[in-house]
Formats: sequence, structure tokens, C-alpha cells
Amino acid sequence: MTAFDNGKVIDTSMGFTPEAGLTMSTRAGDLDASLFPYLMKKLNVDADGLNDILNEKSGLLGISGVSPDMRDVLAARDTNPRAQLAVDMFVNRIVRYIGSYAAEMQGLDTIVFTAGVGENSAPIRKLVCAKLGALGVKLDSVKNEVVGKERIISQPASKVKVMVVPTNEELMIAKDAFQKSHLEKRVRVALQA
Ligand SMILES: Nc1ncnc2c1ncn2[C@@H]1O[C@H](COP(=O)(O)OP(=O)(O)O)[C@@H](O)[C@H]1O
Ligand SMILES: CC(=O)OP(=O)(O)O
Ligand SMILES: [Mg+2]
Repeated sequence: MTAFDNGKVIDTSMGFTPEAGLTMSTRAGDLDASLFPYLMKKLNVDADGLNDILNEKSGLLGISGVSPDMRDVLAARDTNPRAQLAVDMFVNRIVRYIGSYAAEMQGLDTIVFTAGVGENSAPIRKLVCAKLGALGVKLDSVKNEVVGKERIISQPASKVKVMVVPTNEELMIAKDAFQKSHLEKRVRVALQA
């Protein structure tokens, strides 16, 4: 999750690696650092083994035991308490980050849902927004049914605007890498020549 103030990034839930912050498909998200030596001893794994568990086998997959895909976890939750727990933990972590960023920025204008789950999962957006009433969030449940299209999904009376904005991470990464590699300049010079 990223906090923006006047178009400038002021905080992000990721850290040294994407393992920090939110619960992901196979990543645990924030953990008590004392868990690392405890797990290494308990599971008899070395640093690489632990890294593999925390990045590849945790998160939605590890908690639910069902799948790393939110669609499968949501479908399983009625009959599988671990799938329900995975959804609850996923939502709880998002709500906690939104709350802390709202405090850090002394207010909140807009919440943007994006990427795989944010763009596509109306049930997750509904569960998150249902916990944000105290911040002045009022979701429009009909508008929330949108999938993968840019749209405002809050009610007009909502103090905080809620939006879905599709992203294209791969294109953004390619553009940034292109710019930073000075290739862009070289291509321009070549075109002028
Ligand atoms: N309709 C949907 N409902 C819920 N989750 C979805 C839906 N479509 C995609 N996803 C989730 O989005 C994930 C992929 O999102 P993405 O942002 O590309 O994730 P990653 O960064 O892990 O590659 C899928 O694994 C799936 O869990
Ligand atoms: C942070 C992130 O989206 O990582 P990945 O695409 O590897 O899951
Ligand atoms: Mg990703």
C-alpha cells in the first residue's frame, strides 16, 4: 500500500523487500522479528528455507491451505474456517494500514483500489470499506460491482472518495527502466542523427 500526499509518495507498506506490509498471495506480510529464529529452530530450516516459507508458502496460501488466489479463498470460506481466517487477516491488515496512513497524513481524501485484488474483487473492497465507516467512508454497493475499469465507487455523501483505478505495473516498470537507463536519450540522439 502506498500513501500519497499532493501526488508525492510519503509512505509505503513494503520495506527492504515486498515481504513487509500487507498480507499477499504467498507472502506473510509484517511479522514479529523474534519469530524468525523461533521458526528456524522449530522447523529446522536455514535462512534460505525460512525466506522461501515467508515469501512463497505464506499469506493467503499458508493461512487458508487452499490457494494463493483470492478467488479460490473467497469461494472456500463458507465451508473452510482457515479460508475465512485468511480473508479476515488480509482485510484487517489493509484496514490497519489505511488507518495509520490517515493518521500520518492528518486526514484522508481518497482511497484507490488497484492491481489484482483491488481492481477485480468487489467482495474484498466491500469488506475493507465496511471497516472504515469511522473515517467517513460510504461505499456505493452497486457502483462497487465494477471490474477492472476506472470508477468512483463511493456514495456522493462519502467524506472519503473511493475509487477503482486499473494499473499496468509492467508498462510502468518498463517506462521507468527505459528512462533511468539513459536509453531514452540515446534513442532520441539516434533518431536525430
Ligand atoms: N476477480 C478477482 N477476484 C479476486 N481476486 C482476484 C480476481 N482477479 C484476480 N485476483 C487476484 O489477483 C491476483 C494477481 O494480482 P497481482 O496484483 O497481479 O498480484 P501479484 O502482484 O501477486 O502478481 C491473483 O492471484 C488473484 O488472487
Ligand atoms: C509486490 C508485488 O506485487 O510482488 P509480486 O508481483 O512478486 O507478488
Ligand atoms: Mg505484483
